[in-house]
Amino acid sequence: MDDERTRSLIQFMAKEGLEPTPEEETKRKDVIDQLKQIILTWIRRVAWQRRLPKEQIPITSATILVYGSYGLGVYGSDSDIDALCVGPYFATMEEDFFIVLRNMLQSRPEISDIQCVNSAKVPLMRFKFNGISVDFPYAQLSASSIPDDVDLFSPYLTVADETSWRSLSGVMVNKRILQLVPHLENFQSMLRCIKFWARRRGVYSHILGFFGGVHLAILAAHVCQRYPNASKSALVSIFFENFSLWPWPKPVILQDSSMPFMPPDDRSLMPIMMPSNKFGWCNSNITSSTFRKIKEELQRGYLMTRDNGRADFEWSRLFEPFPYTKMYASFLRIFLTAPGEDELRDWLGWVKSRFKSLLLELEMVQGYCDPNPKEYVDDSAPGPNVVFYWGLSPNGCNLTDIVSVREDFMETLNKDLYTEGLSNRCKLELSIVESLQVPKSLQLDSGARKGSKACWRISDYNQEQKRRIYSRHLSQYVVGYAVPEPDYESGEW
Ligand SMILES: Nc1ncnc2c1ncn2[C@@H]1O[C@H](COP(=O)(O)OP(=O)(O)OP(=O)(O)O)[C@@H](O)[C@H]1O
Ligand SMILES: [Mg+2]
Ligand SMILES: [Mg+2]
Repeated sequence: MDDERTRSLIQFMAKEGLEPTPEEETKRKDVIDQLKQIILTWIRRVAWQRRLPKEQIPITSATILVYGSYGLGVYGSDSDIDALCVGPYFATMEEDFFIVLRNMLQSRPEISDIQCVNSAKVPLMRFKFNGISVDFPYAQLSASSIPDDVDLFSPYLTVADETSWRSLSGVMVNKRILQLVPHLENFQSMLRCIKFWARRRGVYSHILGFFGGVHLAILAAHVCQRYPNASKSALVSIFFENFSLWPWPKPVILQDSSMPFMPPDDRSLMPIMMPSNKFGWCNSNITSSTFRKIKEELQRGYLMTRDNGRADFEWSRLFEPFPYTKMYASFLRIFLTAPGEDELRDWLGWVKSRFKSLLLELEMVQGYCDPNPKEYVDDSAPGPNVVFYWGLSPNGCNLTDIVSVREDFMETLNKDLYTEGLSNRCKLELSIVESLQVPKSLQLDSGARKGSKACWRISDYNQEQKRRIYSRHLSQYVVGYAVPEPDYESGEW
């Protein structure tokens, strides 16, 4: 029976295209290879500018280390590439990475939509390389040259600063997970399934208080560690059993001898600890509503998979899209619009980074809210737009509540001086719609645009605010241009 279920699971995964095709793999590998070339040119340019001895310039190097779902080998067609740029002691983040390298990347035809998230806990650049999203943080080591096989676990590794440590943590956590799981292929296959399930059921979005990739990777690794001999299908069933019966807020901690004792995380409803020493707890935006939805979905998964002998079992039922319009009579419609696509992307990034406060407010007003992470486009509305539909509890808010919820949320959005300009040009409307009023063109399980992540984007319309940045080391040398940054904290980590 177990073999049969595993066979049908593998068939199902193939049918849904959960494994990348060889072309997709090659495309991503090319991105990494080309990025490596770019950063080699960059680091030599910086070495020259820093007046390093002539003979040292050709032998200095920087490298790229992949992590996230790409590093774990579980990426799907809509996953980004998470690539950490690791540079030597003389290449700084503020000047050489965010200005010199950004300008170099900007001049490449393959690269578009460059965004800088400078003030997040893990500062990063984000861009599209041949259409694939790349998250690109930076870590500075004390070495003069960084080989491709740099050993991040070496006791001799010295890191320039705390931010570099945080940036390295993603790679180290990934590497540790890969070391800790007993059967890599089974882990990867199970994690792909769980991520697909979470996306389909509307519980995959770190920013909206659901799971992010790292949370699911650790939960999957936890199951794999305890059941090293379980089949692929059994691992999926055990995942649901284990975590629907889990006595939250008991923390999920991998068996890892290098892990120090950590005081319990009493801030999160679902504490999940990262492996490897010193990285602590996974960040989470979970709220009481999203906690409830996650638990309900885990319970559903458990009920559907627990009976191994059920003849009428079909994997497709487990992965059915969450039927929002059947589940909720009314929705909060969040309508965002901007004069152009570029501004819409910035506006969307900014609003999304503040979504948690909207969610908390709605919970206060009406108890429960299910923030569907999908983004829709209303073709009948004029201008570029993005629409969200969040499920509301039956005794939902009335119109007056919505007016005050909007006012409070706009105040949150306007807290930053720089974005005030943005919110003058862009619009946000909140309204309550009945499920029957949801237009046909916006049927809730189709027509969604691919989710984009919250970020701040430096785009062409603020070119006029650019200022020259001179090198700290050669005062006459312009290293590039920068634009003013909002007081932005990425909602991601
Ligand atoms: N909340 C978080 N807490 C700690 N680390 C995080 C968090 N979110 C992201 N990271 C780090 O960034 C990496 C990449 O995150 P990302 O959001 O791209 O997810 P992912 O696992 O790559 O899944 P996806 O396929 O959706 O891209 C994670 O593997 C983790 O190292
Ligand atoms: Mg990723
Ligand atoms: Mg990412």
